[in-house]
Amino acid sequence: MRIIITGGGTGGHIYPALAIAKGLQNKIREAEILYVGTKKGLEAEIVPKAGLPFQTISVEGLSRPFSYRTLASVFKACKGCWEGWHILRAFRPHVVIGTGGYVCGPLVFAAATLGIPTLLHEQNAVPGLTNRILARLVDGICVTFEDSLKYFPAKEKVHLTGLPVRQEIMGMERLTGIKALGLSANKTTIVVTGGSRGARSLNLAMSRAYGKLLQRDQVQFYHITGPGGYEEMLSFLAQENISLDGRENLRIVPYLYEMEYALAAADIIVGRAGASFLSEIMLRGLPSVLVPYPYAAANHQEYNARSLEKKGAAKMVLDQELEQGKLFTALEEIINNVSLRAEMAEAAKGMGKINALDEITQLIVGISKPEQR
Ligand SMILES: CC(=O)N[C@H]1[C@@H](OP(=O)(O)OP(=O)(O)OC[C@H]2O[C@@H](n3ccc(=O)[nH]c3=O)[C@H](O)[C@@H]2O)O[C@H](CO)[C@@H](O)[C@@H]1O
Repeated sequence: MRIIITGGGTGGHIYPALAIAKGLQNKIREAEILYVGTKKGLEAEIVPKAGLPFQTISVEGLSRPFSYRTLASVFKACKGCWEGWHILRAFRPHVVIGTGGYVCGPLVFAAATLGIPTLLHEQNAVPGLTNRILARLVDGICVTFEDSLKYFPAKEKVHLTGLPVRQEIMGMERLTGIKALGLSANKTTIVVTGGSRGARSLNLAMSRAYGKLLQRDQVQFYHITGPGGYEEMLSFLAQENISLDGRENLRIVPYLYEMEYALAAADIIVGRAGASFLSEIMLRGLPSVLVPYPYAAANHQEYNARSLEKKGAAKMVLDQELEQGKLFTALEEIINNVSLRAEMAEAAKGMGKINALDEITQLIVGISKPEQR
């Protein structure tokens, strides 16, 4: 069975796609998978590393308000459809799966017009524009949050599956992660991450909090700055007179490809509220302080974070509250109060949807055209 998977731009669209790819490879022995993305998206780095064949089409977001750049992006989308059509003709997939991001638009559109079965996965509580438009054409839509059901009127093709998480994240032992990252097994480990692109305001707020936090003997931090924020983080720390030389309780890295190590090692998370990441910390049962990205489309990260906060799985601090030191206060409370931490961990675990991948792969097999397999 030949399958095209497309989705990209940021890790939040790519990692669910990779989880689905792995799930299909495990379920269907003769599965032949091609990943289609863009040259500029993070997928161009991540997907080849994951060992999947990768091809690209040209596409970018529609620039708004309307200007000559909007016309240029419409032209690019048409070119993307044309390139997508060529890939579809050459690969002849039995099914095309889109996990969001601009790249999905032309490819899923071209597949649907050629009569190839198509399925979308929506990660966020408030769906993105591309998926809302494509929803009319596709054969199935899988959603992560119950809240997003209302945005898709064709109820018969919408399925509340949850978000598929990479297998390696689910099963790893804490000690394996601790050893791989060179951390101490006896300390409370706090992993800080601003999502696949990093978060400047979170880096800045943490650099200001580290002065006090690092005085504690029993905690250690593994801080992922995001690829573009690493150098700046070093200068933030220098401004606070925090040196990394010989320091074992604070590790700063730009990006971690093997996120499973950090999630296994972590006792507490400080992060943004991207849907993929939240699904990962729920499945691992990790208490967290979440700082939603305030400019995400339709403010969806705040809705994502609130859903965990409501259940007692996370504490939420708004980006505009960072200046007031609220992040430090929330984190201190979780570090100090071990029973609160355990309750939060339990609540997070209760929210994880462990069968998401299974349900999605079953749906994919169901909609693919059996006579063509
Ligand atoms: C700014 C913005 O609009 N972000 C969106 C984007 O977030 P983003 O791409 O940041 O996605 P998430 O925060 O949901 O997930 C990040 C993913 O990258 C992985 N990771 C991260 C850092 C690292 O060093 N290594 C690594 O592997 C995480 O394990 C996770 O799988 O897509 C998500 C899913 O559609 C949305 O919910 C987010 O709102």
